[in-house]
Amino acid sequence: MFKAFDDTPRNPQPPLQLEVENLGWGDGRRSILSGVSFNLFQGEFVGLLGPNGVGKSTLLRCLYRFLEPTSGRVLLGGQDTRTMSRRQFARQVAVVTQHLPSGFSMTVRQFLTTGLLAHSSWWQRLDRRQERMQIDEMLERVQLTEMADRHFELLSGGERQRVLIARALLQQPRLLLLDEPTNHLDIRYQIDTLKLLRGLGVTVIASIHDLNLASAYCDRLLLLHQGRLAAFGEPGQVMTQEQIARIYGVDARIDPHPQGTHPRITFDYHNGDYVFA
Ligand SMILES: Nc1ncnc2c1ncn2[C@@H]1O[C@H](COP(=O)(O)OP(=O)(O)OP(=O)(O)O)[C@@H](O)[C@H]1O
Repeated sequence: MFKAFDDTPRNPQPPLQLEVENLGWGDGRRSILSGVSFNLFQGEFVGLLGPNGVGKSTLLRCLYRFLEPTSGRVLLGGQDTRTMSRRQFARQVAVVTQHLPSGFSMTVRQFLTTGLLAHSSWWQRLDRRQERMQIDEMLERVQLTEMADRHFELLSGGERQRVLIARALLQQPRLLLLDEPTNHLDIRYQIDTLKLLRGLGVTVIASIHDLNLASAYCDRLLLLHQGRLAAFGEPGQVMTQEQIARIYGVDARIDPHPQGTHPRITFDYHNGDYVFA
């Protein structure tokens, strides 16, 4: 058929990966989350922000099916996640929670091997040499090569956190959910972790408390307030003086970071309770 003009999109957007529709959760007595809706594209790195107790972990738990939402639904690649089998879901979604597992008498390498099982099983494992190569590559990416033969439970909190992220990445998920992945990490590893998460090409949602780091590394930010989505957009749209004052109750000045266009937030320590002698 003759076409009068070329209607193929000039800048095709990546496909939608995650659709969250009117999500809510409550414990039967009170509502913790309500009416949360947003869509994410494939490969976006999204920061989940909000004050303590606002519902960030609860939202992530609903997304990784630890909690059953009391309303709404979650679509991954167009499919309602409730209709997926456990295995189908585990092949697509990897999670790093705040709780560091203990009691593993495994070396880091053995622990990472379990991350490869999402796409195989003990009786159907990859070629051992290939498996070793994948793990070596990942250890290098998270700068833990020298820890490969150390026992997981003897690592520091920060080292364990990096191993957990490495294990989640070895699962090769479509969606990676992380609850405060920069907790326990010093500033260098916080930066390295966020850089790593940004460059994965996987859709990532990570709850982060540091507003400056989130603004510097995330493509978009989800800001929760009182169990609802207060703002969703690029860091410059979400991190405004009014929003920070309203949601965190802290005065801040905002200007473009000298190394880029993302916002730099400078907190006003001399106001209200934040007075130093
Ligand atoms: N299983 C549960 N049953 C009842 N209440 C819960 C449950 N899990 C969390 N809550 C409550 O829901 C609210 C939100 O908790 P959540 O852990 O999601 O907050 P958060 O934003 O992740 O906080 P933080 O930044 O402190 O980690 C809190 O008041 C918490 O006490």
